Amino acid sequence: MKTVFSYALPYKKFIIIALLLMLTELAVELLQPFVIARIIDYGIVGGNREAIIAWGAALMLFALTAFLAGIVNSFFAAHTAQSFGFDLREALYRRIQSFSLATFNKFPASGLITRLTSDITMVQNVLYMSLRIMLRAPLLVVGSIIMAFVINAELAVYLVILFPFLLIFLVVMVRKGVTVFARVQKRLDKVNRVNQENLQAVRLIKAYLRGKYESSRFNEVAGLLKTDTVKAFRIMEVVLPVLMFGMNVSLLAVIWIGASRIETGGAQVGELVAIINYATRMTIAFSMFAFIIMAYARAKASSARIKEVLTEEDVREQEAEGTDEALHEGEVVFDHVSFTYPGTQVPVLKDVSFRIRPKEKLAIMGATGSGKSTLLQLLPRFYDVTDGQIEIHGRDVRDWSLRSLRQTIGIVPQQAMLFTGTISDNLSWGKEQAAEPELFQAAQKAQIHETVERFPKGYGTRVGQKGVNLSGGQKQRLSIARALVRKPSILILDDSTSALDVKTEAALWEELEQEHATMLVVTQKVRTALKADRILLLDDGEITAYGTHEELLASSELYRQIAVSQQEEEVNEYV
Ligand SMILES: Nc1ncnc2c1ncn2[C@@H]1O[C@H](COP(=O)(O)OP(=O)(O)OP(=O)(O)O)[C@@H](O)[C@H]1O
Repeated sequence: MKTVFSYALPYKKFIIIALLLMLTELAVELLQPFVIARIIDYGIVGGNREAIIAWGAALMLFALTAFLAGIVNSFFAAHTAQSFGFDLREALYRRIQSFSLATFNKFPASGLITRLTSDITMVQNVLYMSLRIMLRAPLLVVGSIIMAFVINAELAVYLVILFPFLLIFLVVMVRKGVTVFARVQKRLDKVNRVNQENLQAVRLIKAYLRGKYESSRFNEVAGLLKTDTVKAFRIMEVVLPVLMFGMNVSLLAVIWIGASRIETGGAQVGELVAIINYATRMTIAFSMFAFIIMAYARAKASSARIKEVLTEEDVREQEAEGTDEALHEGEVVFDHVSFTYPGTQVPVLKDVSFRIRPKEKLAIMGATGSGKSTLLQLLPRFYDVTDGQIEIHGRDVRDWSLRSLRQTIGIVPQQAMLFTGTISDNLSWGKEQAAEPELFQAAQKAQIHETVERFPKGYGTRVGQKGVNLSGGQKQRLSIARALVRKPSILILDDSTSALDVKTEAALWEELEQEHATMLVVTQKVRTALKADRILLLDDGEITAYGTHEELLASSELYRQIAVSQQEEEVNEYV
């Protein structure tokens, strides 16, 4: 598996150019004090005008070179870092999209959002800094030491005397930083999660007057984020003063010893000035360290989090495998199917067996939590059965490619979900090449065409995030129309007509009865189940009754009770 930074490899040419330019900048920077020493010792102290002009010109040329190299380096560094971030974000997004639901459920959505945004930004920034300053700072330190030794080895020794201690100190701080910043990113996940929940449930919060409670819940997680971030920054804040102190002590020693050596002829003024200059540059490089360590610690934590998703062993990698052909006949067979959700112990479906012939309609009823939605989710293989098998068109669903399996199934989920865009966009979402008449026809069948036509912009009407400007029933009907546009061989409706009035629902069923699709319909209403060829009654994951309405009335006490109670309710409505 690729590491996170291997996504930068396609830009290795740019990286090499940026690094070469950075080295140019570095070389110039290291040569400058050397040249200044020459100007002082040969030019000023030695009274040589030509030397001053010649070395002065060299100094100007170096400055110009450093300036140009810096600008071009910035350009390549920015281009590389941004392209790397884009590629990594795309790879991560594709990876998340390819997850099976079981794998998807392992990561909280807020954690995935943080990875796609803040975590990627962190590693992107670190790549940029690596190409600009991250390598330059340590190289500047090493280069300055070498140059100081070249100029005057005796004075240079005093410059590096505290070095081992400073290095050990740095390593300890980086380690601490990585741990604390990993925690900061986790806290950020939590803040995002609470934020997301609050924004989604804003109406509920207002209706239940829970604003204060939710604010305090948010404050609590935001407070923890603040505490850990402060802790992380505190670690980093110690780094700079300690490094500066160490460097200043060394500098003082150099000046002290240097002054006495000049008196005894052991050193020249220019040499001392150059070494002081190198020491100053080293101090600046060290001050960059604090910044770099912080970025590195955060990026390390972030890249581990990104890698966690990129290397996640998905249970369904074999996407492309299996027979890839159109499944026209929607015969469905459940053969002794049992199912337990991954990571749980209790089976949700137990030994479920039934057969639906092509074009037949099956209504699934049962108390809440009895496993109706779960049963439907096994068909498109959102999850795989734990025991037994499900066959479509005479073949185990696991032997079809996911593509052909899912293309043949139209799903209308329990909660209607619309995307930001026009009504047309939403209808053609499952079949991009659908022509307008196909959309109209599907909308007519779903009993929403006339409503849409009455909107001033008709099918061009924009629906907001999650379609907030539509009623629940309108959203449900658009959701049904979206599934119908695909002309599926198998149509799954998961309690998707609950918000419709009796008349509209009846008209919808008349249309659906004409559809050449095998249908599995979860419903709570006997009135709806009556339209099906057969009814399946689930109780705690087991089939307790299966047959036509009349058969169930005769054979199932539970079904009879449901039918009688609903009949009474409907009669009472009119009393
Ligand atoms: N992702 C999941 N992980 C673990 N358990 C789950 C998951 N989804 C549902 N369950 C459990 O499986 C059982 C059946 O849930 P399911 O949603 O299939 O019921 P249902 O009959 O469709 O209910 P409802 O009519 O309320 O929608 C419930 O006990 C539920 O807690």
